[in-house]
Amino acid sequence: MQASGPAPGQPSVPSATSHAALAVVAVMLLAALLVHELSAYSKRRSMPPGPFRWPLVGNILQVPQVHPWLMYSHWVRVYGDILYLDALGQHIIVINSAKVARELLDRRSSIYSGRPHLTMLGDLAGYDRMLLLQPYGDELRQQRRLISQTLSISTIGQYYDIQEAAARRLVLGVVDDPSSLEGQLKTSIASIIMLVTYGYTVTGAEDVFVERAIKVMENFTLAETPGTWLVDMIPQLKYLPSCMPGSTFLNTAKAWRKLLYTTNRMLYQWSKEHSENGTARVPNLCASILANAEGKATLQLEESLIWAAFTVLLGGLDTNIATILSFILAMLRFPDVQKKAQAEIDAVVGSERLPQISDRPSLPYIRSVIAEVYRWLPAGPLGAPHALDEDDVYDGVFLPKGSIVIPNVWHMLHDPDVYPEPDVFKPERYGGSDIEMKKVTDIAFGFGRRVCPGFHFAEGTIFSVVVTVLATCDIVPVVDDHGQEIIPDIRYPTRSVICPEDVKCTFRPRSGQAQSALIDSIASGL
Ligand code: HEM
Repeated sequence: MQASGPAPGQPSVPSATSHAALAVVAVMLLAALLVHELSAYSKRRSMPPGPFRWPLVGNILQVPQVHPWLMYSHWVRVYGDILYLDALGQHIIVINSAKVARELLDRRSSIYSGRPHLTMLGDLAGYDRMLLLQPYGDELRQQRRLISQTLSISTIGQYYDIQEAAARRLVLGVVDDPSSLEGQLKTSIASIIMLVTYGYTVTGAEDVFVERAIKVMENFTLAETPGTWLVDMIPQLKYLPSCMPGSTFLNTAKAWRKLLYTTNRMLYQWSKEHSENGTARVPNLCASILANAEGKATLQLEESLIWAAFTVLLGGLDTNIATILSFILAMLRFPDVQKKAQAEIDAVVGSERLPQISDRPSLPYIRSVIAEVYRWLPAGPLGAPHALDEDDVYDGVFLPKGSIVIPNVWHMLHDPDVYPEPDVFKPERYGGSDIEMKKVTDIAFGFGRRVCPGFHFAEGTIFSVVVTVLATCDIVPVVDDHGQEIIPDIRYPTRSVICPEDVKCTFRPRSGQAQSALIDSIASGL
């Protein structure tokens, strides 16, 4: 048999058959490329509308840096309820209506429950172990289970006395020293959460655990601020040797990580030891979980508990502080609402005793005031971003896997078609209906499988502060050197949790009896 192919020493001459084969392969490759491009093009075309995308950089220059929720709300008129932005190739989907948020984040929560990956905050500063930043998966479910065992609606009542006592101490403290409002509020909220989570009693404004926790919170805020860290745009920078010029962010992140890891372990260890020897307040979250494990807690369970407990602390601090300052701001700017709220408390609770959290069902106007605070200045105007884990199609538009999905809570709660005169603080808009109020909390506390697990706990804290201050004091503006009242403006920095700035006021006791009731209650340890 004769061997095929060229004779030795002769150049290879392609036959007609191999020419044809090459041509077929080339055509197939071209066709595949064309199909890929066409499909990518048609996907791009069918993505949600949004501002014009520039080649390479996309919308990076248009992504608003200051109060982005306002610009997203403005864009609703142009692009509608769902809008698309491309930030250097990162898909961003902004949801501007409760209806779309319900459909995607609630009903399709099996694919919309991830969190975006943040290099500075997560990989470098170490916050990625916290429940808040966990991707959707087993560890997230485990940590959420640990929290809900202790802070569910059926167990939360065991902490009411802590919340009421802290509210009374806070109000009396501000009566004594109005300039200390913000500092006292931080200490007060931290003391509630630390007792409930670790059984730890805060010793005062200079408490070492409170100082550390607040520092960890501040570092979190700095690390997560969009546009601050180049490494979030170019993640490879995290591999820079730390001696290189321009790598100071690596040392910053290292210091933040150390503070985070030492603080959460110190608190956990304190709780474990002192709950065992009877010197911590029980029940508390850590002690209850360890007691349930009956001495067989695995290292993995303890690790999850360390992070879950610490997320409760960080998740509750800023959000509660911001909400209470927003309430005070509203009372200063809308004094008629304050009077009406006080009249309801006087009629229902009277002046013979201090109000309690158990009075909540009988105080619909107070419940409406609180719902209106959540709506008027939502602590998280953009909620927390979700990440989309699979390609999806909604209402004919294509939503690509890996998108960051931002619920524009601000617009959902300020849409004039849903809430006429949205900037006016008007608890009457709910007509006393808890169903209407729930429409607000269903948005302000997040969506789907990532909904805030601290909702019932927060409700108790906020209610006890609001009802205690209104029952016992008038919230009045401070006056300037000419005796003119200073009504604070509505100002807050751009953050994921927005806290109004410069809320200065006085808590003026409504009667000597009210002030004495506060003093007596604190003296008797109630
Ligand atoms: C007024 C007070 C509060 C507000 C407005 C608030 C709001 C929110 C929002 C909007 C989210 C994001 C939900 C989402 O991803 O869709 C969230 C998550 C979270 N909140 Fe709250 N929260 C408050 C208080 C608390 C408290 C007191 C705790 C303590 C238990 C807490 C713990 C958490 C945790 C652990 C998460 C992360 C959930 C997850 O990623 O799966 N929050 N909160």
